[in-house]
Formats: sequence, C-alpha cells, structure tokens
Amino acid sequence: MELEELTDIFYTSDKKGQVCRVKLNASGFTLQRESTGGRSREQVIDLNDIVGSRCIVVKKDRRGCSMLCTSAMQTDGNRSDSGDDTKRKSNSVTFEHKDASAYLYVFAYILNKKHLRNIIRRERTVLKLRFRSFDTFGDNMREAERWYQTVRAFKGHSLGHSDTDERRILVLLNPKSGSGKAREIFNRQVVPVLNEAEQSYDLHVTKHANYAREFIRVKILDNYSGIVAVGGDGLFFEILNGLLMRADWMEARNIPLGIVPCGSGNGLARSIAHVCGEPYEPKPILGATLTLLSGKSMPMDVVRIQQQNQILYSFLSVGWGLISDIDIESERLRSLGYQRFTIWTLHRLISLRTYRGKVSYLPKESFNMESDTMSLADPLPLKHSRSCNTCLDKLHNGCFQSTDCIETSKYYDVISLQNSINQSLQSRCDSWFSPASCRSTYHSVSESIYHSVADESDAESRLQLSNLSVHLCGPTGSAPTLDEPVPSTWVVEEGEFVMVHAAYQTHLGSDCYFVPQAKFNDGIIYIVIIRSGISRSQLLNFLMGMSSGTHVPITNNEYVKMVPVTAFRIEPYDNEGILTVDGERIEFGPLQAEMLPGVVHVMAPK
Ligand SMILES: Nc1ncnc2c1ncn2[C@@H]1O[C@H](COP(=O)(O)OP(=O)(O)OP(=O)(O)O)[C@@H](O)[C@H]1O
Repeated sequence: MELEELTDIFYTSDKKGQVCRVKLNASGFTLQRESTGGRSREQVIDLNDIVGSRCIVVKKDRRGCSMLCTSAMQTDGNRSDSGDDTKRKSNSVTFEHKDASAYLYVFAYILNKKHLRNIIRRERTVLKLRFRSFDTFGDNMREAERWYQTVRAFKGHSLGHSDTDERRILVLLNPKSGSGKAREIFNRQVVPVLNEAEQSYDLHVTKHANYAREFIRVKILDNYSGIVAVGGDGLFFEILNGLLMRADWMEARNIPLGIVPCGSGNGLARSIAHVCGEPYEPKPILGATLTLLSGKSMPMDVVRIQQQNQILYSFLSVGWGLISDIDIESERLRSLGYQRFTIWTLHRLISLRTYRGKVSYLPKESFNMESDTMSLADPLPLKHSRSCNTCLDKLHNGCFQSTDCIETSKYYDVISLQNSINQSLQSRCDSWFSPASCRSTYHSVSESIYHSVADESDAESRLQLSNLSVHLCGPTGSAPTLDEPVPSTWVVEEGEFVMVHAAYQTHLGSDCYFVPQAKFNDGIIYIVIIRSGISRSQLLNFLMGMSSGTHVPITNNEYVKMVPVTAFRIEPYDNEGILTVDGERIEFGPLQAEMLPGVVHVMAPK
C-alpha cells in the first residue's frame, strides 16, 4: 500500500519566527525554512537516521512544574505482557490542559562529519513539532498522532515489517564483562535509545560462565527478531555456540545476532563498524545500539573447532602462543580495561616463550591477497554433527518495564531541532524517556534477573528436558576428523613457534587491527605464524603494528607469515600452554579448525 506523504506549516520558536514547511515521506523529514529575503533553506532528516517518534502532552504537576507525557494511544516499547502497564498509562493523561497544543518529538541520530578534530560521529537530534491549528487539545493530539503513525508506517515499511509484527529482541547481559559496567551502560545508554525506537526486548542477566550458552541452546526463540549480547566477545561466543548446538540450529541460525560492546576486547563490534564504514569511537555503544535497530543483517563466517572432547563454533579467532598468553594471563589486570593488554604485552615480550609442535593447513585455492578478498564465499552445504552435552543450572526469564512520564520545567515552542552538541543534560531529560525510567527498571530486579510475564515457565521446562538429552547438533564441514591424518593437499610445518594465531574478522579487539583484508563472509581464515628465532625488536614491531594493521610483512619471511586458509590443525608437542578460541581459554591439546562460510547472520548498521 502506498503511504501518504504529510505536509504542514510550522513556525520556529526563535525571535525571527520563521515559517517552516515540513514534509514527511519515505525519505524522512524535509524542513524548508523561508527567510526574510525570500530565500529558503532546506534541511533533510533521513528516515534511516530516525529511530522513532513520540506524541507528547504537557501537564502541570502539583508543584506547578511542567510534565511531558507520551500519549496513551501509543504503545510502550517495553510494555509487560500483563497489560497493567497500558492501564497505568491511560490514567497518566487524564488532566486539564491549559494549552491545547500537542507535540511530536522525532528522534534521529545524524552522522556529523564536521565535528571538531575531524571525528565523524552520530549526534542525537530531536525534532519537536507543535500542533496547535485546532481549538481543542483532542483535535491537535489527533493530528500529532497522525504524524506519529505515519513516521511509524514509513519506518516499518523501510525495515520491511508491518505494524503488527512482533519485533522483540532477546538481550543477554554479562554483568562481569570488561570492567563490570555492562548493566549501567545498558540502562544509561542503550535503554533510552531502544525506548525512543519503541523496541521491545527481554533482558536476561547471566549468572555465571556458560549461562548464556545453555540459555540460548534451550530457549524458545520463535518470537525473537534478534539476539543481542551486552558484554564482550566471550558472551557472544557463548550465544553463538548455544545457537548452533540447538536441535533446530538450521532455522535458529537465521536469527540475526548483535553485540553491544561492554567487554575488554570488543573485536566483533569493532569489526562490524569497520567493515560497514560506521564510526566506532568515540561512541561505540551508541553505534552498536543503532545497529540493533537498523533491521539489517549480513552473513557471517563461522569456524568449527574440533578437539578430542568437544566441538566449538568460533567467529573471531583461534590462538596458540604469544597473543593468547597475553589475553588470558592479563585477566588478573581486568579492572584496567583495555590497558591490561598493553601492560602484559610488555611483560611477555621481556619473558618470551616458544612452543614446539606441528601446524598443518589447507591453503585457500589460487588465492591472491590483493584481489580475491572482495569475492564472497559460496556457502557450504551444511550437515549435522553430534557432540556431548553438559549439565545446566536453573534459569529464569525476564523483561523490563519503563516509566513514560517525565518531569520537565522547559519545553520548546513550535518547531525546534536540537542536537547533542548544544544539548544540556536538562534537555536530554526533556524527552519522554529519562534516567527515571532507568531507576524504575532497576527496582524490578530480583537477583539480577528481570522477570518475564510472557514465558516464565518456558526456559525452565525446556532446560529440564534438555538435561535428558545426551547429544547436541550443529553444522559440520568436509575436513577429516582430528584422529585422521591430514590430506596431502594440506601444508605441514613443524618446529618451534612463538605463536600461531588465526583470525577471520578485521579486529581482534577495538585497538587490534589484525586482518585488514578480512570480510564477514569471505570464507577465509587468515593464519599468522611466528617462528622461534625472531628478534625481540622484530616482535616489538609486529606487536606495535597490530593497532594500525601494519604488523604483517608485505611478503612472508622466514619468521613471520600470514596464509589464507580454509582449515588448519594445531598439534602441540608439550602438555602445557594456552589455547584460545575467540579470546576464551579452551582445553589445551590438538585442535582442528574448519571454515563454514556464512553460517549465521550478524546485525549490521544502516
Ligand atoms: N555472570 C557471570 N559471572 C562470571 N562470568 C561470566 C558471567 N557471565 C558470563 N561470564 C563469562 O565471562 C567471560 C568474559 O565475558 P565477556 O566476553 O562478556 O567480557 P570480556 O572478557 O571482558 O570481553 P572480551 O571477550 O571482549 O575481551 C566469558 O567467558 C563468560 O563466559
């Protein structure tokens, strides 16, 4: 159905009282201001940059302060399924209006390229439209509602869903990620934007390691349009493994996965932003939150890891030696955040270790480093695999509620555009969401779990059932099993290594640009091998170059090489050492990795 374009004339609230013609259509808002000289200035707010809108009504509280409330006719993004919330909201707008005006607030995050020091970033902009053409508040509010519904319809149309679609996302939050601020970051920085977009979600806070993996493995996912990790790459790794070990992994793998980077490494979030040309610093949380709302996703390669006793699925890296040692041994400095890696790198450089073993790999056929990286891989025909189960702890479900009535002493007349450069804390709280909603959210917490009205018994009963099952499923490829010899097409290298580190994303951490040429779905594992004998200064250059992607020599040399492969095997000769998958330590011993192109989907920025 063709959506109707809306136009109207507003007057700006500044002294000049300019006339502003406002148009809303599939491209977004066009604001055409007419200045005194008869010339007009046009500003466009792209629909892609708009996350949502709200009708606002103004009332006075007992102390005479102005209050901004959302209209009762709109739905709350985080409404509980009991319906109590809706009743409470209806009550909140039954009051006397001295002013018959109704307001529409439109929330947008616009790319600002002219910011100080040439930093490109998104700025929050609120377009405020005041409707007062009619004599009664009811009529003005109906008009504001019409604009609100039209914004929603255009947004829904651009995202490819109808108003009736359930778009709930499942959020898993690791309160121990990074320096332990994930919960605060989520409430202060993510929830306000999700609320602006009326994006509903169920939040589950992890209780221990492997909680997210088991939770996702058994959770009914039918009603979710996405699964989001609020934490580090380790949490995402758990979600990925839970998803691919489900009996219905073939269908479940199509649910887009997202990440809000609250960990210490954050390689995935950085890689997504990099590959999609979105700014990451200085606002990685905002960028990642907008990505959750974009409605866009892209296929992502997954690497299947075989060990003697387990199968794992990896999205980022496999490591043995120096980088893994730094990653894991620096855990004791976790409270320092990303700095922990720098400090431990220096320490390990001074006390350098080497490891004996065998590395075998299957080079990517006729691969040309410069020209071939752009071509996307053909997806493999996927097969099921079987592996062992583990036992589970009890889980609960949860969701949020939020308040929708915010105190304010100031609001803008008629039309105004406000961005976060000139926006005070006061004006941020001026909109319908506020820190108040965060507080009410915290009050609903019981032992770090947010209770869901919808499916309280669902995960628990499924978990009980899952305890009975002995086998898990997941995709397989065509490589030999670990106990079979490698085929003759594989290259075998034996000796003493400083490290073997394989990666399939551009960034291993927010400041570690490990494989500049990597793409999300190129079907390539880039394996970097550093042999014993390398000088400390060469190694220092390598480690220092990792932040700019200049660490690997243009041509492979005796000590350092990078090889594009589709499978590899590591067989350590010693019994001790550190092996990591996606930055998480795994059991030490022989390991085989195989590329499974485009097996899952990750949320991508617009
Ligand atoms: N509630 C919890 N308590 C303790 N550990 C947890 C909890 N939830 C998850 N974990 C574990 O914490 C580890 C680290 O988590 P996460 O990846 O989120 O943060 P990080 O390690 O700081 O970030 P990154 O992986 O990006 O470096 C993971 O191995 C995960 O299994």
